[in-house]
Amino acid sequence: MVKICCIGAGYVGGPTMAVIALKCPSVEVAVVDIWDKRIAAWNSDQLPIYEPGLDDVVKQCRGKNLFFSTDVKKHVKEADIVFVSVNTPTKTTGLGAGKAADLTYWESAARMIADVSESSKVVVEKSTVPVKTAEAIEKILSHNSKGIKFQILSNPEFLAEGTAIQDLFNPDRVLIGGRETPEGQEAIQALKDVYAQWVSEDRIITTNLWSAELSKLAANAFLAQRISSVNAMSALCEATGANVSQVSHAIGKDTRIGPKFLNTSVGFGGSCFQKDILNLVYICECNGLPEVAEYWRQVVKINDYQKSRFVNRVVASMFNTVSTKKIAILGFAFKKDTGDTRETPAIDVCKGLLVDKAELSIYDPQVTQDQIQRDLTLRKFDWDHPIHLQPVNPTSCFNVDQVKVVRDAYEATKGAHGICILTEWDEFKSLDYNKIYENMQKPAFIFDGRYVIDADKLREIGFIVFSIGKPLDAWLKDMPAVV
Ligand SMILES: NC(=O)C1=CN([C@@H]2O[C@H](COP(=O)(O)OP(=O)(O)OC[C@H]3O[C@@H](n4cnc5c(N)ncnc54)[C@H](O)[C@@H]3O)[C@@H](O)[C@H]2O)C=CC1
Ligand SMILES: O=C(O)[C@H]1O[C@H](OP(=O)(O)OP(=O)(O)OC[C@H]2O[C@@H](n3ccc(=O)[nH]c3=O)[C@H](O)[C@@H]2O)[C@H](O)[C@@H](O)[C@@H]1O
Repeated sequence: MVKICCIGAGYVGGPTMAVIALKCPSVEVAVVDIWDKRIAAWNSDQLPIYEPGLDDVVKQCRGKNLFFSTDVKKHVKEADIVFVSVNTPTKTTGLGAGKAADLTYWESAARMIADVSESSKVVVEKSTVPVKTAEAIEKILSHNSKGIKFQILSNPEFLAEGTAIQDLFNPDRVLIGGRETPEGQEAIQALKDVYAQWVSEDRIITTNLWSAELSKLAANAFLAQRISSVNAMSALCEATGANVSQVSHAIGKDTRIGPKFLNTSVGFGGSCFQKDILNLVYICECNGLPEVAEYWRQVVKINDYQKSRFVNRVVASMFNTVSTKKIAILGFAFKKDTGDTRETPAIDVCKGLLVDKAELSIYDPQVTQDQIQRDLTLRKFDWDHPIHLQPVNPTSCFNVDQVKVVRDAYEATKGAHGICILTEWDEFKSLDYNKIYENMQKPAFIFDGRYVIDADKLREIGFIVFSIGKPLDAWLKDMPAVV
């Protein structure tokens, strides 16, 4: 029986391994982590991450050929294939701070593999890493004194949160990069055999190591670039009276452009787009390519611009101040169908409003009060360190009394001057906006950062509506977009 061990039981390690276990009953899969509470949650009825369909997959295999454990060394030692799916956040200090990937967790995992292994293994980079990381990992692994041979593969993950199970069941492609030696090709074949249990051959792409590593960074950069492009257009639409949805629809009909990833928003979030682009920028700079670095940096700059543009709209519309005004924040996760808040645009929008002394009443169906409070006090880039490794930041940009986390949208909006919709949860589409309007201060404002509401209907009710990239209300027309 082939034994697989995955180091890192997070958003990628957990779902990916659960699906491998489900699709390959003859493979034994152990997912290991140093974070004991997370492993305990994987072994309970309350899984540590919210992902549609995940419970079902885990229930079918856990205890049969899928195991979650904190005994990292034992499972690594026994495995034939070791996936490494630890976090690779942006460095917060030292060389490359604010851009380069922090490979501390990866390096410590590699050293541990070298220390405990007693037999040859295939080591798979599942985490997103800078191009050429495999070279460094090879050096660490080959410095064991036991003569054990390791083959490194790059097998980046392309799942998106909220649709992870669907993406894993039916991936657009599986990418495997390896050394172009007979041993490297043998390792590629061993991993191919695993995926081939449910993914058709034509969707399994094999490349050299560096192409696979770079393709992952490139894919995220291209996806994020589309969002920044459409968000840049949204600003121009507001200035000219064009409607960004109509523009997206019109350009997306061109088969060379395609319709996906053209939804304008308050900004992209998530643990990876910004991190991976900044990492790409750093790699370009290190390779003496400042123009290329600047090109990609602009994608992040537009994203920051979109978030601050949104905050400025809110403040400018509400008579240039939100001081002591109650603002309801509907949605805090970085997208619907996940409880993940890493790099969610809600953090920057909330911080912007708090600096202007707003009083926030926040509701998200999947994010806990603890998580929201922690996110609003964290320093930038510390968000991607697992909670048990997060540094504590004693200074905060707001007073705790300014933020309340509540249990539903009606409570959040009661007595509020304005509403900001920051995540596109389906339930926000079917709220009773007549009731909400009655219970708000007047004039009642709504700022839709996600195209959740029917703006015309809400205007009929009496709301002053701002919907990103859409023709502006008469009220908003003369307000400056950026204060
Ligand atoms: N979140 C996502 O949707 C996607 C993430 N990725 C990439 O996958 C990697 C992992 O991402 P996530 O799963 O979101 O991270 P995560 O933070 O949810 O999980 C990483 C886990 O690794 C554990 N860990 C760290 N060092 C360890 C060690 N030495 N031994 C054992 N466990 C250790 C941490 O405790 C944590 O539970 C990152 O490189 C990310 O860029 C790639 C595609 C999608
Ligand atoms: O490397 C990763 O971590 C993953 O990053 C993204 O997945 P994810 O961040 O989970 O979710 P997306 O659906 O890509 O959304 C990212 C952000 O962009 C925003 N978005 C997305 C699409 C769009 O048209 N407009 C838009 O603003 C979303 O609301 C969200 O805030 C990629 O889609 C995955 O392929 C990749 O594996």
